[in-house]
Amino acid sequence: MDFEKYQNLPTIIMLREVIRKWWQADLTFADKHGVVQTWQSGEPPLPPNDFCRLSVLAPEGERRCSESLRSLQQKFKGNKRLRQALAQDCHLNFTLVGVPLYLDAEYEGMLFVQGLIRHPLEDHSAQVLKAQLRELVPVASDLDRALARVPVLDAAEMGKLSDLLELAISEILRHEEVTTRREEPPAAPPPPPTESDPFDKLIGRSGPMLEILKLIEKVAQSHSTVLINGESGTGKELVARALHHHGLRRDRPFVVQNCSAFNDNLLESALFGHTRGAFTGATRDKKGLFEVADGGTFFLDEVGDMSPALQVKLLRVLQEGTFLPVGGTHPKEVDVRVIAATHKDLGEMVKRGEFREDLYYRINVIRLHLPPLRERREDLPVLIEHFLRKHHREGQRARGLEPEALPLFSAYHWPGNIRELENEIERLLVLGGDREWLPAELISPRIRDAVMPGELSMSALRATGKLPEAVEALEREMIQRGLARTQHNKSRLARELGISRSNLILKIARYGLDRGPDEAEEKD
Ligand SMILES: Nc1ncnc2c1ncn2[C@@H]1O[C@H](COP(=O)(O)OP(=O)(O)OP(=O)(O)O)[C@@H](O)[C@H]1O
Repeated sequence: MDFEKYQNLPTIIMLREVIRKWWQADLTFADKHGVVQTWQSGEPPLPPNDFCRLSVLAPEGERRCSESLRSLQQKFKGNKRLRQALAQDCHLNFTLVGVPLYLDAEYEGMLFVQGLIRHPLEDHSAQVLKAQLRELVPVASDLDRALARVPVLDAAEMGKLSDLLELAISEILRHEEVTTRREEPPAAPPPPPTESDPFDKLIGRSGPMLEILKLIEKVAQSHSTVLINGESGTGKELVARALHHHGLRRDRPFVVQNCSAFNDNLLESALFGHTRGAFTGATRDKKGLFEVADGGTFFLDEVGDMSPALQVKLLRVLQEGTFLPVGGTHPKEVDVRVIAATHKDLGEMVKRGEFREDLYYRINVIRLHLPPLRERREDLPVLIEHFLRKHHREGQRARGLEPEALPLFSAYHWPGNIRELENEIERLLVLGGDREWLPAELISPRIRDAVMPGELSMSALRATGKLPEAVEALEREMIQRGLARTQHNKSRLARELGISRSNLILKIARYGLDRGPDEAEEKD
């Protein structure tokens, strides 16, 4: 079975990206023997979340993780008719979802995503989970933070994920069918995803954003270290990916590690690896992420949270390209481009003695500042359009926001920046059902309350413009909200609004607020 050929199928590349973006999880393949296959990086995929990463640091954790995978495979092997996605819990009670791959009725392995939870954990379950992890990795700390990052998928999202996995399998089968029919060697693999892929696109037309795009083009080709500064959700990781995909290392790994996710010991071991016997439970040598990233790019997020001891080690990698694994005596060599990011002011930290000055100057070779969304509101319309397209589902009619919605978005201060905007648009698309234009009333109460305290009427947004249009907009708004409030009880709403029922029905039709032919008639 030629896994390499499948991993380069455009749909598989796209699905990997979608799963990573939506749920911060990795689409992975295990062959029929349960061996997890490598992606283009030449390395096994990284465990999906910080919690799993911590767990596999311990040999026992790694063994149990493989055991959980094998157990799902046994279910597929035991029932050849089972072709759809199946979920099961792993040793840490995370959910693992897999779909089997059969070629010519032969079981070839499974595509899977692991490290998910189905409901936000209650206190007790969280305590149990943390205790389980501490049993495996006694030095583990900061577990609350790691736990907060574990992706939670409700039933609807689990369904969506299963659909995507099944789609990936059908894509592989379709590819097999076409290549066998043609009886010719498979086409050359397409290039790896670039920043021009729909799910990896940097959008923006504002002055600051155009400057950043220009700078990315310029610096992508160099090997210099880059420091990206900006609030959470402003696109630091996306910019780092764009630098990597545009640069000379695009065919090599892109590795990400958040420095605030682990305590010092674990971060050191994750970054630099450890040797056998370095600490209790280290029964064999383990590669660190710097080695995994060799030849490629390493995105070190929240670099301002690194301890002084690790800052020294990082400086050595940057200056000499060498490091010592935990417990090691022989330095290892790597060639890695480091892109560091932080929301902190490292210059101020240097002044306070919290960040090494020499390291600061070493990583601050090229600096990119990503301004918060509230300082580049001109980008809102294009970003909204981009996210509407990105999260649009097949068969959905949504074409855009109703005109009243944009002023609310423009007035909001966006503390969560582009991530918050993206989540909001995705939410609107889900709530909008089969509406063509998404109304302002569906916008999250959080945003509406911040912008229109106490539910000010829409007229507040229309201080200028033609009076008849403003009156119409208000009338439409009142009827729309009234219909939602009374669950489409037109007699009651007509009474509340002080107009006749027939007049209300005419206005509903005029504004296109009908629920359609199957609309249930209301009781009074
Ligand atoms: N200019 C942009 N165009 C399109 N999407 C964007 C842009 N900037 C950010 N995004 C999207 O917003 C989300 C957050 O971006 P990203 O993770 O890169 O931010 P970040 O600054 O690294 O956040 P954090 O510091 O919290 O890790 C992602 O889904 C990303 O794709």
